[in-house]
Amino acid sequence: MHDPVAWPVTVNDTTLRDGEQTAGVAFTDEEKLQIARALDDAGVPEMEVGIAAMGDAEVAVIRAITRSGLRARTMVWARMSEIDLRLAARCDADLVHLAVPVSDIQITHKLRQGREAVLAMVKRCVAAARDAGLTPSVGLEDASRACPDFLLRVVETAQRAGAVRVRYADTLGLLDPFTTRDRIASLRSECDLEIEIHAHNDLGLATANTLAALHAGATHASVTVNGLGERAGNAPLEEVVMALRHLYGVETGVDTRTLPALSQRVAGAACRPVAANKCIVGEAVFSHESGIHVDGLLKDRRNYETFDPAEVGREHRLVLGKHSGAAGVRAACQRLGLPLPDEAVPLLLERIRAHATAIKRAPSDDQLERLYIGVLPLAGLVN
Ligand SMILES: CC(=O)SCCNC(=O)CCNC(=O)[C@H](O)C(C)(C)COP(=O)(O)OP(=O)(O)OC[C@H]1O[C@@H](n2cnc3c(N)ncnc32)[C@H](O)[C@@H]1OP(=O)(O)O
Ligand SMILES: O=C(O)CCC(=O)C(=O)O
Repeated sequence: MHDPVAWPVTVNDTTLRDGEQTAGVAFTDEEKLQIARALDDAGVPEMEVGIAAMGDAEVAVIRAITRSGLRARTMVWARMSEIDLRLAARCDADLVHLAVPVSDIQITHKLRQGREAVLAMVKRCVAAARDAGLTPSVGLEDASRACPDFLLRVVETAQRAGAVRVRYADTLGLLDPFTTRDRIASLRSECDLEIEIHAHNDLGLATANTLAALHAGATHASVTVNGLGERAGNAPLEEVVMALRHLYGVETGVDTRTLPALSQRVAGAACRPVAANKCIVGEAVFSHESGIHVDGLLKDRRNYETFDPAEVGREHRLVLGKHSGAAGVRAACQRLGLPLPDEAVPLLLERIRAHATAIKRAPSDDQLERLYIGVLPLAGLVN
């Protein structure tokens, strides 16, 4: 185990906000409620449940979630504006998250404002949230492309105005873990607020960057089920939770046995099937075919086990195919009660390889039995 992350880590699941922003994804109200309940049942401690500025219908479903007696803390997303703040205030969420671009590119070319205007917005809106009795968190959109000195000024302004948290967003997924670690360590040394890392996966580094940020002192991590989210998505809940446990011995409170069901629920509601090889929750990630691996697993599971699949309510599956070896074939025949003399093993293996190459799947039990019956006469074992 490497250096432990020395402080409590809170995962903030944003499947219902950034996850739903995935192009083409739209949850019904009932699906949003069910996902919120399932996340809560799984022990997810915090969730970002929606965007109040989308209007009355969204405010209504956000309120239905925040008033449904969840154990999890809830967060509602808003732009850094009084109008959004008023709508967010109607949502009864535990945290109101006020987000503002902090990179010059976005300040100039999206907001069409200047840095001073951003600082003024933060001061005004965060203070207004406080005055309204809300608990404000501040989103630093595009933080990874921001001028570090200006970023700090925004953070200081947010802290002085009463924010409890800043969210460092790698909006375009441009960071690597080394830079993330440096950036968050520097922020950590300059402010006392909670720091949430919000990593996107455009270069496939969202989980790595999230872990690097937690190493460097971030207290919260934005995650989504299956990594759903804008473009290539966010850091997947299942990856961050399992990596924290297995790399650093850090528990997040999430019951990891619920992860596959959560994954299926979100994949179904999002109409985004999970790839078979998606780590932790993919259908095939505990299946083994290669002869050397199967032999090793049969001798002692620790030979080829990253973690016990039972942790996520699953088990190893041994399948036969083009890469099988004798141990795997013997085990499969034994499981089916088919006595397999040594001289028949190479013949059966040959048939299995040909079969798997032709149909590009493992043989079913029936198919294996037929292949088995076919080789016995060749091995001189039946007439
Ligand atoms: C990086 C992120 O994920 S940020 C979250 C993004 N999520 C979404 O956009 C999903 C939900 N969005 C929506 O429903 C709509 O875009 C709404 C309701 C928020 C706004 O809708 P509209 O008023 O029709 O504006 P539209 O979407 O065309 O443009 C966004 C406006 O917000 C402004 N804006 C964008 N981000 C921010 C911000 N963080 N703070 C303040 N203003 C902002 C833009 O400059 C633009 O303003 P302009 O029209 O004066 O130029
Ligand atoms: O809330 C924020 O500030 C982050 C918004 C976001 O989703 C992003 O920047 O990728």
